[in-house]
Amino acid sequence: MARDQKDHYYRKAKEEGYRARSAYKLKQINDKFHIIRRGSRVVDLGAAPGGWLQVARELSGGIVVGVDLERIEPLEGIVTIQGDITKEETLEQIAAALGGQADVVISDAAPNLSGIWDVDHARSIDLSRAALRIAKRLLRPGGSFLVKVFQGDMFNDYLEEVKREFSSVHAYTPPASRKESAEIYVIGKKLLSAPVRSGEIYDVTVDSVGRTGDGIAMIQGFAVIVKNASPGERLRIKIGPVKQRFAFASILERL
Ligand SMILES: C[S@@+](CC[C@H](N)C(=O)[O-])C[C@H]1O[C@@H](n2cnc3c(N)ncnc32)[C@H](O)[C@@H]1O
Repeated sequence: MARDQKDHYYRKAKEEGYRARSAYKLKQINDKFHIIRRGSRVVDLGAAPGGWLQVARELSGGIVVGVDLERIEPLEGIVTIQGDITKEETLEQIAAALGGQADVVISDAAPNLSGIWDVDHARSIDLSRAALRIAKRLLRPGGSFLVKVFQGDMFNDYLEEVKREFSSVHAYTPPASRKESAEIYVIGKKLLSAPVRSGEIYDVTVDSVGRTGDGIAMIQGFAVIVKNASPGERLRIKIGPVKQRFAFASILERL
C-alpha cells in the first residue's frame, strides 16, 4: 500500500466505516455550502466504491442513486447503476431510478490517470461536462450541483459553462483533498430556469419601470431589468447576471 494512503483521512475512514477517504471531502463541502439537506433526492456520478453515497444518505435520509462504470457493492437504501455517465442510456436509467427530478447532482468522477497532465485534464473536463449535462436534465429548477475537475487550461471555460446555468457558483478545495492533487470542486447553487442566459443579446421594448426607477422588459414572461431605460423605448440589450426570478441587462443600442 502506498505510504500516502495511510494519511489522517484514510485512517479516519477505516475507523468510521466509510468506503473511501473522499467521504470527508463531501462532508467538508456540504458543511460549507449546504447543498444536501434532509430529504434531498441525490444523484451521485462516479460513485464507486461508495464513500460519497454513504455521506449523501446520512445527510439526506432520502432517495440516493449512485452510478459508476464499476459495480458498486450494495448499500442499504441506495439504488446503484453500473453505467457510463457520458452515455444517453445511462441518463435514462438514472431518470427511471429517480422517478422524478433530483434536488442535487454530485460528481466525483475521475478518469484513470495517464500521468500526462494535458490528457488527464481533458478527460476530466469531458466527465465534468457529462455531469453538467445530466444535472441540467435531471435537476429541478433551484437544484444544486457539485463536480470535481482537474485543473488546467480548460478550467475557466468550464467554470463559465456552469455559471451560465446556476445563480451562484464557487470553486473550492476542501481540506481533505491531498495537497499534491490537481483537483478542485465546483459548486453550483440554484439551477436557473430563466429563458435567458448571461451574454445573450436581445431586441426588446421596455414595458414598465421597476421600484428602483430602472426599465423592465419582459422576455418570454421573464423580467429583465435595464438600467437607464424608459417605458416604450426599443433597445438592443445584453443580458448580464441572471437570477432565479429576474435578470439584469445593459443597453447596447437604442433602436
Ligand atoms: C475518485 S472515484 C469516486 C470516489 C467516490 N466519490 C467515493 O467516495 O467512493 C472516481 C470514480 O469515477 C468513475 N468513473 C470514471 N469515468 C466514469 C464514467 N465515464 N462513467 C461512470 N463512472 C466513471 C471511476 O470508475 C471511479 O470509480
